[in-house]
Amino acid sequence: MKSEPIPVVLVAGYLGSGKTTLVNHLLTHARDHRIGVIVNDFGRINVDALAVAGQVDAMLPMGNGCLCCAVDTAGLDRMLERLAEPGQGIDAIVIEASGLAEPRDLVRMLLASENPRIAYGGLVEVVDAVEFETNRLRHPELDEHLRFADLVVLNKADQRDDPGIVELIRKVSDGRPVVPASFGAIDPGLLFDAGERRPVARQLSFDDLRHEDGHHHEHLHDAYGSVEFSSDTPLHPRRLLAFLTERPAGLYRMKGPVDFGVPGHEGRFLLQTVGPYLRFHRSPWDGPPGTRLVLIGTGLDADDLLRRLAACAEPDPEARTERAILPVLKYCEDHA
Ligand SMILES: Nc1nc2c(ncn2[C@@H]2O[C@H](COP(=O)(O)OP(=O)(O)OP(=O)(O)O)[C@@H](O)[C@H]2O)c(=O)[nH]1
Repeated sequence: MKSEPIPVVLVAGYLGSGKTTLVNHLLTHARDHRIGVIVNDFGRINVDALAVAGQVDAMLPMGNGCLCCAVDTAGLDRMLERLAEPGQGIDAIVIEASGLAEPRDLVRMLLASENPRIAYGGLVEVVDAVEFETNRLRHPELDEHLRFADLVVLNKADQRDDPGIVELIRKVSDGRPVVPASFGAIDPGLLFDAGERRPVARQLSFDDLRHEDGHHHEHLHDAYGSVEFSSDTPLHPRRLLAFLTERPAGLYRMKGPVDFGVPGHEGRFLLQTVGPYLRFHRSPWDGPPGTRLVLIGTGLDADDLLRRLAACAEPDPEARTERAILPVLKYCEDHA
């Protein structure tokens, strides 16, 4: 039986910054630790939960809306309680927040927990090095998120090697430690090992954590909507690519498995778009094939998007050919 409370580490960061990638890295590299994960997806389809499910000792999905807006925290408390049961033998719990969550509210929820088996273990903010300035301009409140962090992971360093941005983030975050990383590959010891290297969660003051008096505290996700698209009929690769190339400016994030059903390419194509970024990650299906997409953005015309995606699933003999899928393969250069 463990006597030390189990640390609960929050992993937050704007849409597509690399939170799931980082959590997966932690799961595959923290071999001496049993980690329990709670994944909070914004959309109803739990794409992130699926992405970590294969790696983890215990995983609980929380779909459909940001956890930070839960009026009562009973759901979260129950999940923490389940993961912290001594029989589970869990050493650390990681909560992957949705890309639109308010870290302050999540920290407040954890600090309010009366479960003696857990303790707030700190906030890791994942930052997309490529999109940092653009996202900051669009959402100035992201600066404030960084100030709550115990550790800032400057992710996608493989795409941008610029010491200036480390300095900028240090400044914006009031001097929080910044660790550059590619594909979330940080040393798990930064979060889980006892001792000097672990950034002990800062003591946040009551002022830090209280809601602003007198007016509604604007949440990032107030402006955002999500649309879900499912199809059990394979999609036409070229039509989907045309849709993706012309996607509306407000559609910042798309993710989920796509089934093209092309002979020789029957595997799963996990679509990822983040701003202008577009990639497919290929892997075998771990269940029946089918397209399940979540679209997240501002000012989305759900009917129009769903109509255009449904048109990609309309039968067409040309769809199942090598020629049709070739343009998609150009976006499949997965990292090793
Ligand atoms: N080049 C590059 N791509 C990365 C890196 N980290 C993540 N990605 C890619 O960025 C995309 C989004 O990564 P995720 O880990 O799903 O991002 P997320 O923050 O969990 O996304 P949301 O939960 O939707 O907010 C995926 O295609 C990743 O493979 C990185 O360091 N470098």
